[in-house]
Amino acid sequence: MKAAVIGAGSWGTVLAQILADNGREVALWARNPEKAARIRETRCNADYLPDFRLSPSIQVTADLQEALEGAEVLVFVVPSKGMGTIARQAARFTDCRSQVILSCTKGFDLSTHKLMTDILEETFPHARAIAALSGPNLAREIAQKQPAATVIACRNMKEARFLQQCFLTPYFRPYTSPDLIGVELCGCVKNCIALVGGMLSGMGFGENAQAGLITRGLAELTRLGMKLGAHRATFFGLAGVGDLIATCTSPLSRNRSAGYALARGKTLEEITGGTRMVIEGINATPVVRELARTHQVEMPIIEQLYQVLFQGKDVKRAIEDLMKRTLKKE
Ligand SMILES: NC(=O)C1=CN([C@@H]2O[C@H](COP(=O)(O)OP(=O)(O)OC[C@H]3O[C@@H](n4cnc5c(N)ncnc54)[C@H](O)[C@@H]3O)[C@@H](O)[C@H]2O)C=CC1
Ligand SMILES: O=C(CO)COP(=O)(O)O
Repeated sequence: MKAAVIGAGSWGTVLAQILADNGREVALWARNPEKAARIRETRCNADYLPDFRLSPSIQVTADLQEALEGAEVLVFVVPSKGMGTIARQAARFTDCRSQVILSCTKGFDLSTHKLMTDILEETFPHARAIAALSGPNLAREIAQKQPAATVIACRNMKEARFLQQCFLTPYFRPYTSPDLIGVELCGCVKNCIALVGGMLSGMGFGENAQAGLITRGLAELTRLGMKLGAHRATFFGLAGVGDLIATCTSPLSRNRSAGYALARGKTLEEITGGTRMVIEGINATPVVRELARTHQVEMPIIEQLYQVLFQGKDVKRAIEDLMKRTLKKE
């Protein structure tokens, strides 16, 4: 079985290696031909993972048609803002009738605010199955083959189990779930909460503040998810609380680091301009806020985050405002 990994950032590169370690034939597609050639020759994606070597068996190409040729599993892992465009490009070469499509991206479509699997479902209406992978999966740790677990969600559980087998390695343990919406929503919203985690840390606050944020962030995420038809249990699993803990507390998280820098006085433009890496929580925040308003879900942390990111509110004041809210029972 061949898998095509579409997107050669940190996570795509590591996912390609996981599939290769599982014994699959793998093609890794990079948008930029020079970058693809460099990775192919050096077996190293120096921009993102300088200390990590890719197996010689992984085919690295900037030719999408070549990457997709003969692939049974298509793994989309481009930043959310590029998903629609790249998926439509891929659809020129295959209708995916006999293929399973997996999104490993954590974010919403910028223009429609839809989830990634909704975009993929629209682009590939005849696909064998559409699935999402999400969990506490910091790419750099997994690149070192440190143990990690994840969730693969698909409405068709037979296909979820098929993907579970494809990604299983001694260091990477996938669980299955039928809750596609819940698993994807967790991946989107935890990035926003992690921005706040970074802000708390940047303000010099300790573990009590962090634990309070993770717990109340989980409450907000769960409330929204329940309104959108997700399963409650998903939020208390790897994709929910698991990824909240990893992303809010790890200095490897780009979202957390961005929040930290904001609290230390950097502007959003300085932060995004200073990295080639994607910080998904920034674009996700207005979408989550809008979803909360549409579905009348109280999400005070998201509201304060929005005001800091897009209305120039001071981080210190935002935290004070959260602490002063009307008292209530847990
Ligand atoms: N890095 C990680 O630890 C994890 C990342 N993810 C998710 O995976 C997705 C991809 O993230 P990373 O691999 O970390 O990205 P990255 O920040 O390491 O690299 C981004 C890659 O996407 C390419 N790119 C940028 N804009 C693009 C566009 N419009 N169309 C196509 N390609 C574009 C860049 O050239 C680069 O190769 C994100 O949604 C992220 O949240 C999920 C789990 C773990
Ligand atoms: O999703 C991730 C870990 O599960 C990666 O988080 P960042 O995008 O914040 O680095």
